[in-house]
Amino acid sequence: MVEQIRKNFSSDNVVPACPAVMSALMAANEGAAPAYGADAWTARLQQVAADVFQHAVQVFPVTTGTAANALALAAITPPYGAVLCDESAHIVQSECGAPDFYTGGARLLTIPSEDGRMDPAALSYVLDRHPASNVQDNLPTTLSLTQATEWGTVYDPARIADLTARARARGLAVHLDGARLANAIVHLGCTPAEATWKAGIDVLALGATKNGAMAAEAVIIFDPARAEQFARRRKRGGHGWSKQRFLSAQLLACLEDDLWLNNARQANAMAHRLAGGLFRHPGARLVYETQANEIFVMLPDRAIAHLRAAGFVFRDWPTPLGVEGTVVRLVTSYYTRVADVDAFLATWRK
Ligand SMILES: Cc1ncc(COP(=O)(O)O)c(C=O)c1O
Ligand SMILES: C[C@@H](O)[C@H](N)C(=O)O
Repeated sequence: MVEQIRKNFSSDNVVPACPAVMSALMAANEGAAPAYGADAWTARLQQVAADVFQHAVQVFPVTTGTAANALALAAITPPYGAVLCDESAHIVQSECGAPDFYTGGARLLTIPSEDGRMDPAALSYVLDRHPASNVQDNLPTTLSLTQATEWGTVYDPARIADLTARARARGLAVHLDGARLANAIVHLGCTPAEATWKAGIDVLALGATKNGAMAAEAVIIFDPARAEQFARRRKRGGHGWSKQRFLSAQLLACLEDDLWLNNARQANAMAHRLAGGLFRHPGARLVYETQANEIFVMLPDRAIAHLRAAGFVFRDWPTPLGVEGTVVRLVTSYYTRVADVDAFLATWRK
């Protein structure tokens, strides 16, 4: 079984929870604790998150990234609203309409991009064509960005600040899908504050599951006005855990002592090693620069078949417009070792 997981590059969703998280869960499993978020771990999580992000925050643990995104969007988007997002956004492509459902029918208005990173000029172009005065149209109320993006690219904070400034100038609130935010922060070498509220983010869906947690994500709200009734919204959506201490214990393990950033550092380093090895092979063509822990690469069909016959697991990926050939996605994680990357590359070279 261990041998198989070491060959699985399909997603950071497939790896085990890291030992520190499992230890934190066992430590939290002692005795009784108040339910529904009134426990000591959830209380401490508020302060730890405020320290990490250097800002007063309200933290609402949930167990899936889809729930975090959909509930966060519902908190800032009315049913008649529109969420402007990249055409590749997870909230559009992989959440089965949860954002539409939880917002009560708001429209996800997609904007094309070359690499998953929204162009500020494109945002302004779309905003100009959906004026607030047109009551026959959904009202643009929300900008949603993903950092790191679904194509494994990373916005620099200046680009995010430009996007959020244009959005806020039109009265939009800003959501960040941070399923792989730690990977972006490590790549940028910036602080969590610079990657979020200082760049104009109002509500963050912070991912931990892909980065070492068993099942824990957090909606982190920087603007208290947008936190009103969120606990009720979460409960109504069926995501209010009775034994919330077990979610908060995972998030505390990740945020305390920079485990989340150290895990992301390992994931990114392994992705860079793998991308570097692939770059040196004439048959491989990297579709995007590898900036986080996901690699999108075009490989010859023969090589793909050879790797899979050797037991390596990875996903074919929808080929970007204008790109000919077969694109695959390779994902590394905190669990990926140098030996795993080198085994992939050695097999590839045969
Ligand atoms: C960019 C992004 N956002 C959100 C999620 C959360 O999805 P899930 O509901 O599967 O936890 C994922 C899942 O891997 C993702 O890749
Ligand atoms: C849905 C799938 O894309 C998942 N979010 C992943 O990154 O593996």
